[in-house]
Amino acid sequence: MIEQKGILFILSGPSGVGKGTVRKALFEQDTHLRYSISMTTRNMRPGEQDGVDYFYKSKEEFERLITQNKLLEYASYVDNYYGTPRDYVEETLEAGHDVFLEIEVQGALQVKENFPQGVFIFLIPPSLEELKNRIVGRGTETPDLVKNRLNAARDEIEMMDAYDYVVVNDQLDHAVSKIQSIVQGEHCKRERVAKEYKKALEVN
Ligand SMILES: Nc1ncnc2c1ncn2[C@@H]1O[C@H](COP(=O)(O)OP(=O)(O)OP(=O)(O)O)[C@@H](O)[C@H]1O
Ligand SMILES: Nc1nc2c(ncn2[C@@H]2O[C@H](COP(=O)(O)O)[C@@H](O)[C@H]2O)c(=O)[nH]1
Repeated sequence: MIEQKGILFILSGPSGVGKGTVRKALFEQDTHLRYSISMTTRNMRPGEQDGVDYFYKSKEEFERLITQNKLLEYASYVDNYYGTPRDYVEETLEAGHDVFLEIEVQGALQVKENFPQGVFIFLIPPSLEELKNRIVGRGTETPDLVKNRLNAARDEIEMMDAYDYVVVNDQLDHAVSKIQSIVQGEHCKRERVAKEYKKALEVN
């Protein structure tokens, strides 16, 4: 288990449920969280920026990062690689900042092995029909890719028991305030506060 000074928050949920939308709204309210920008081999969507939405890599570059142990976790999801840069997360936590990951389920399970003290949040849609409406409505995937993502969604939703919290993304502002409450609540957990408090008492 890796000791951490900041808190690691992990948000997962099926493609199209609204993870990115919720995370962006959360970050507008909560400026102390640090977002870990992932790496991916998928093509950039219109409007996305390298270094903002993702670090876009070729398959060869990504596989080199895997062999160099530069990724905290990675997964192959619907024919592309996605992964979390290890150095950014470990250094940011070590500096005492909270880090927020937005990743799919296979990757979250890998993170749990090394960071069992992380806070794992699963976002679910109000219904599978609404999930389909959201992915189709976003207009970023071909019909075949929509189908593949919806197939993956069924397996992903079955994994929600591995998470500490489950939040329904029905109305956006409700989902955001629930996640905001989880973040704030984690800061008040006895073991975290006591650890910091005892450290301060030792110094004084
Ligand atoms: N609460 C909500 N109500 C209605 N629509 C929503 C809600 N949250 C998100 N959406 C819409 O659903 C679509 C998918 O959202 P978003 O891209 O944030 O999903 P995601 O989970 O990050 O997807 P992916 O995993 O594929 O990146 C977007 O068009 C977004 O505007
Ligand atoms: N295991 C990881 N999954 C990640 C990471 N970054 C994003 N994701 C997830 O991939 C799917 C597809 O994303 P999209 O941008 O192509 O729609 C989605 O569930 C993301 O949350 C990562 O670093 N590791």
